Amino acid sequence: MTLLRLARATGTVVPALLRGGGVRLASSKASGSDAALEIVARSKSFGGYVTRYRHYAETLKCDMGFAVYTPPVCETDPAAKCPTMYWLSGLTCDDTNFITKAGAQKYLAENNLMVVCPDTSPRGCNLPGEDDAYDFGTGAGFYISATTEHYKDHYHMYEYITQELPSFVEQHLPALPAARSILGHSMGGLGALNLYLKNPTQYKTVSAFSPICNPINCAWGQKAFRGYLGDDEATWQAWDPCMLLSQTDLDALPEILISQGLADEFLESQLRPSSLPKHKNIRLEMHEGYDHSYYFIASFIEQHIKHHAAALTR
Ligand SMILES: N[C@@H](CCC(=O)N[C@@H](CSC=O)C(=O)NCC(=O)O)C(=O)O
Repeated sequence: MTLLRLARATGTVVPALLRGGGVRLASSKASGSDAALEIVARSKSFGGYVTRYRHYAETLKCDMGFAVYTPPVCETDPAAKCPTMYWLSGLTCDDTNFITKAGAQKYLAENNLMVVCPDTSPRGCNLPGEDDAYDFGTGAGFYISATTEHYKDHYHMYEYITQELPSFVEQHLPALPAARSILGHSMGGLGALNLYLKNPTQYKTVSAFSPICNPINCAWGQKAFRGYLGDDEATWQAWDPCMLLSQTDLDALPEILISQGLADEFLESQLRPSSLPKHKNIRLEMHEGYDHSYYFIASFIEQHIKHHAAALTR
């Protein structure tokens, strides 16, 4: 039994223990944003806590894990609430890749920022074809809202990330409600750009590492969109950052930071940053020698966190 469940079951809630990981135990109701929040694992890091949580996601109709870093201020000041970055990972990832590989905790601690790292797809739904490939189904939710027969009941990562998860986080964890930003890698970079461009008032800023920039014109995107949205390619355009940017007043955009490695094995075949519009507010930085891995992300995460901190604490 987890600490939180144990505390609830026995009625022995110890505020100092619950503060570790930033949990604000609000309720034991069983539905919506009041649903149970289970602590799976927790470790101290740079004075704050990395915590893995598990909850039931109404929008996805399954249990989901997510990882959070809460900075030291959440330990020293029980009333503290922090701005929150939402990190979206790429194909084959779950909620653990960023928090274990990116080396972000030091910079999050220095900037008093939380990060929330959701999983990349619904899990364990046993849908046809869901586990057949690394680039579709489990681990490959593409942060969209599926409409096809097999996937429409569960694959709603768009609603989960933009609505259910932040409501849940802001109810249970020390997250400042009107201070969210979003970033991600590869499929998650695509998700971050799409979610920001579709909800520009919900996020203070956006950035991406090696995003899939033009999914309607690459194999990863076409496969996912056909499976989740169907054969009508016109419906795919609503989930393509290049198409969304073509309908956006670029002069009114805050600066979007995009980092891309020049030795990335997927650069031309899948990512295609050259398809992005050229504009001063789309800051595309190409880095010699870096590949598609988390070694690249770890090398530039400080810059991205400073980009987010500037917008979130303005
Ligand atoms: N065939 C490869 C592809 C998987 C891969 O490279 N995944 C990337 C994201 S790719 C775009 O969304 C990733 O982040 N992997 C996890 C990691 O920790 O590096 C394969 O299956 O390896």
